[in-house]
Amino acid sequence: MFDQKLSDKSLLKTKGYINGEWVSSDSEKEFEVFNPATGECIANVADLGPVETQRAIEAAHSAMSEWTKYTAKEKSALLREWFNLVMANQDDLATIMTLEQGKVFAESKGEVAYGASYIEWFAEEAKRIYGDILPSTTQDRRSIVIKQPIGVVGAITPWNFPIAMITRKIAPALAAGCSVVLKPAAETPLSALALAELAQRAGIPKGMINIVPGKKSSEIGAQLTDNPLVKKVTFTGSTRVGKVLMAQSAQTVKRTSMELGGNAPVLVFDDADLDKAVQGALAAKFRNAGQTCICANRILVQSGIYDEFVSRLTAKVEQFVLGEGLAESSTMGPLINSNAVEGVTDLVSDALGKGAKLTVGGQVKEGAGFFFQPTVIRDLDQSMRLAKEEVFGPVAPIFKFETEDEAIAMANDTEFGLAAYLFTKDQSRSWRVSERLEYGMVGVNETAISSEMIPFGGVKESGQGREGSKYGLDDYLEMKYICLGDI
Ligand SMILES: NC(=O)c1ccc[n+]([C@@H]2O[C@H](COP(=O)([O-])OP(=O)(O)OC[C@H]3O[C@@H](n4cnc5c(N)ncnc54)[C@H](O)[C@@H]3O)[C@@H](O)[C@H]2O)c1
Ligand SMILES: O=C[C@H](O)CS(=O)(=O)O
Repeated sequence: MFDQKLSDKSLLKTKGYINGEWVSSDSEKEFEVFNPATGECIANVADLGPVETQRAIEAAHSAMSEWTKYTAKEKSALLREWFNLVMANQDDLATIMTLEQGKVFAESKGEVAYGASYIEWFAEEAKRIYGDILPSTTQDRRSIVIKQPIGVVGAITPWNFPIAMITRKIAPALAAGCSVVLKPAAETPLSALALAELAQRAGIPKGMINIVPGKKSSEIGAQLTDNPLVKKVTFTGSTRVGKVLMAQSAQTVKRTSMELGGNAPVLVFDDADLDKAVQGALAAKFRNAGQTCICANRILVQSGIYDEFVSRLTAKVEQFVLGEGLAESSTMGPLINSNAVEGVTDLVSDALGKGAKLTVGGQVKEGAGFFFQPTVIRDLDQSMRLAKEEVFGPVAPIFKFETEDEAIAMANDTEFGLAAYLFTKDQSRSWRVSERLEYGMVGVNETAISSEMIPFGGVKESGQGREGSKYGLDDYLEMKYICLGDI
């Protein structure tokens, strides 16, 4: 068992976490968790289903009455202690993450700190939930607004950021006063369960956090969307699944927040600082082996610098070292599974079959695990699938444009609207283009745009709502107007 690699072996949890108890599935069934770098099974985890999920929802509902007795300061202190414990166990959490998700250890450590920053941020925001006193229409009335927790939250998260996508939901929910039932991705349940263990150690009361690992995603999800005790569904994942969950949630008019798919363009203009643009595109494209929602999915380069940009990016990409994430020499890990490798291979084949040219990579790495070579493709056109589809892999397609208007039209020609980036030294252009890009987040001469302090989210079919920042609590609060008469 890989717990030999952990300093604290008790962080390796393989049962569900309901009402403060570690539980097996009713059927005693388990599912396998694999190391994507080797294809080997690293753990067997309890395979919970809709019945266990219903029990978790009922426990979450009961726990809220207890949590409302805690003052904002008491909630804040408990969240802060959870943050402290996550950071104190950063290496073990990163080891667990690398083994179940594949990202290189340095990226896993970074994600643990990033995920912890949401807990820290909302420990502080918990003390800043304010109401309003409004002007009254008559002398004998007073109009006030108070903010109250929306209620039990159903949360479903993806495998690509097994800690940060979870704390980005649970931390604001707890700060707002809501309890949570979370279904993590079946590929990466161990990180979620370790987080729950540390939350329990921090003193967060039983029933406030419930983790339901299971392979029966649609059945667990249906319980979360259909059960009237659940007042909000928050989802991070593909747009396809997000639409299913929004439709299911409509039956009980649940509030939803959706962090969905992306198709981020990077616009590089002739006047850009080329080294900064190459470095920014490299980081945005190849972080987590290209498996992030805000990855540079299309790189659009103005014709005057196109060949030089391709040459410089190719030289950087040739330096990646593919390998198992715990190996110090590795700078890029595998994709999550064989389906992901197949999907990336198909996208590359489509482009090459229609006339695009490889400058580096383009092949599956032979041997164990699910590795795809870091790849750069040039001379693409809009007929190719890479112009429209989210790659979710280490492939950098570089398109050419002539004018600013053409670049903006290409960038906006997608149903997605999560993140976009542009590189130019022209301040007027940076304003003009940022305002015309149909995206929730825009990086100007910068692609490392994420933090706990910014409103993360998209428009169009990339989702609704924002996570993090001073806006992040809104998705977990209801506003109540109280009219005080007979004053
Ligand atoms: N916007 C963001 O912040 C963000 C962050 C990370 C990933 N993503 C997106 O997620 C996608 C990749 O992640 P993925 O492959 O895990 O996505 P996915 O939609 O396949 O799965 C996400 C989660 O939903 C669950 N799920 C799948 N079908 C379900 C159903 N019918 N009912 C209930 N739950 C169901 C999965 O088990 C998993 O836990 C990409 O499109 C990526 O852009 C977006
Ligand atoms: O994959 C989606 C993540 O939200 C990206 S980030 O780590 O928040 O930038």
